[in-house]
Amino acid sequence: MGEKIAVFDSTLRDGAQAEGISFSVEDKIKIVRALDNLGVSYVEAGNPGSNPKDLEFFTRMKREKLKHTKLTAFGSTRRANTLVEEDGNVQSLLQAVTPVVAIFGKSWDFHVTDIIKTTLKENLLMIKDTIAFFKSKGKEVIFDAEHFFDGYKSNPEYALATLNAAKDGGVDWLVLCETNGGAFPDEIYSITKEVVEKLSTKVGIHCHNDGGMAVANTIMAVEAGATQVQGTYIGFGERCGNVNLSTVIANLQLKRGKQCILKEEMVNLTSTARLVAEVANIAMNEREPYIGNSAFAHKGGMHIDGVSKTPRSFEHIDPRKVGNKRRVLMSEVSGKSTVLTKIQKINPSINKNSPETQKLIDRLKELEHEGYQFEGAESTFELVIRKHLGKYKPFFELKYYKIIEENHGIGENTASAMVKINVDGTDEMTVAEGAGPVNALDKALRKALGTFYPQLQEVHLRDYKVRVLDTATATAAKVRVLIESTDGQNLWTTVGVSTDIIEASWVALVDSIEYKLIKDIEEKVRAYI
Ligand SMILES: CC(=O)SCCNC(=O)CCNC(=O)[C@H](O)C(C)(C)COP(=O)(O)OP(=O)(O)OC[C@H]1O[C@@H](n2cnc3c(N)ncnc32)[C@H](O)[C@@H]1OP(=O)(O)O
Ligand SMILES: CC(=O)C(=O)O
Repeated sequence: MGEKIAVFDSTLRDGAQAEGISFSVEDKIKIVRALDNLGVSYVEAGNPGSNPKDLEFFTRMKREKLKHTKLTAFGSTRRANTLVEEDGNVQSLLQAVTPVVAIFGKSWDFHVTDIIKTTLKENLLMIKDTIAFFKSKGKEVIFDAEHFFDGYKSNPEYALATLNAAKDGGVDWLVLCETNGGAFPDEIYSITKEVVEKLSTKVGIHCHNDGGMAVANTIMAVEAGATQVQGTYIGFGERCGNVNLSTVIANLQLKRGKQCILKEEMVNLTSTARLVAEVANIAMNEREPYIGNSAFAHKGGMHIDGVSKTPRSFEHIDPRKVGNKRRVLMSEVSGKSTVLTKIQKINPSINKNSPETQKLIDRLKELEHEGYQFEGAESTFELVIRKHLGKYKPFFELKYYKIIEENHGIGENTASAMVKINVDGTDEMTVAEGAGPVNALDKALRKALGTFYPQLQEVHLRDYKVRVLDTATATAAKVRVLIESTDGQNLWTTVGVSTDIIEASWVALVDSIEYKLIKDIEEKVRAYI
């Protein structure tokens, strides 16, 4: 392994400054544990001077033993014209009892005079005093030089003086922050290089993504000598976000030979991203490099033909290295090779010239003509193949379902669903209420099946999309329902088509459940072998 790069994850601090994000104490603990498992060096998990929740989190964490990660509390320098010992923020940071503190301070002269409204000299003292205070308490101290690059461009002597003030206070790391996110990689490279050459202290980089340059900027800082990379795991943060650490880690470790996380944990890069998104309750950007669901999804027939012959023809890395997987998308632009990759997963002896391949292509086209679209619903297509090849056995038999919708005329609608199924000769009937008919149906079906297949409790719907296919026939139009499901680890999509939206949803729901149960059986068989 090459040079060690300390990964500093701020999902729980800068990430919590993103629009739409709010973590509970439990959420924070889950994310810290996941990042610790990966071997992330520092997790900046909150700002104890900001709110009581963060303080409570740090109190809970006193009992937690981390294997690889140093828990870090974040806060500002002391306020102007106060004693460091009497500063409320400094006191809160002490109460957090973390081995590491990250202290941010101003390094752009204009911010000193116009935002915190003090003198340039007092700001230098604020930085030095605060850092010296935490060093005297035995902490590892990181100085986040806020707006360092803008500050350097406006007044290089003063920006460097703020770093020297931190150094005089005994700081362990100088982190150069690209706070407004508008800088270019060449600027980042030359300024970081200058700092690395002038100061003997270890240097880190903290980039925001306002110009879409955060990954390039972070990599250039590392090329210039930075050995700590700050960011958030899947890139959410203030405004357009922070640098996406999952991209940075993969680029540095797989392409540049640096050691960012534990070598054996690289295969968990993707599942950790899913976990962070789940806990943060956001839909992940599926086009994200390395970890997105589309990162290794091939659609053009020629691309699919290429990867099926030699994967490196259209893939920059083997997706398994980051725990992701190749996906082959079915569509009108696919050929036999496309369908074959799917078929061979179920029956490897079938080839391009086998009659089953042609029959399945014909079936694909027939279903597409009926309104199905498999590009985003490979799981349903896998079930079509299984049914066609005789590799399918239903997990239950539907006796009936009934749905009752109530409209109370005051903007309040409720729905209840009754489902009766039979599994291996045993009937089960359940009733559930939901926010709408599909929600009620989903709940009732899961409840009924839960008796026989408890693992379905892990599954929930992540997305539900309806598309009207033939608008000319108005309310008699066909609809296509796409359901995206997850068990917290994997993501799969199923599709149903009908003139009845409930029926289309039912078909997609049943496929989702059957697909999960098939995958569980396959997993067990693999473990047994
Ligand atoms: C670049 C960054 O991301 S830095 C981190 C930014 N993160 C956050 O702001 C989230 C957490 N913040 C908070 O919870 C609140 O802002 C608090 C509790 C910290 C402060 O709240 P308040 O005291 O009500 O102040 P408010 O938020 O309105 O204004 C910020 C204050 O901090 C001061 N301040 C800003 N940066 C610094 C700094 N580097 N050093 C010292 N003081 C600073 C400002 O001058 C302002 O003080 P003033 O009210 O005396 O003018
Ligand atoms: C410290 C920090 O979050 C920033 O400068 O962007």
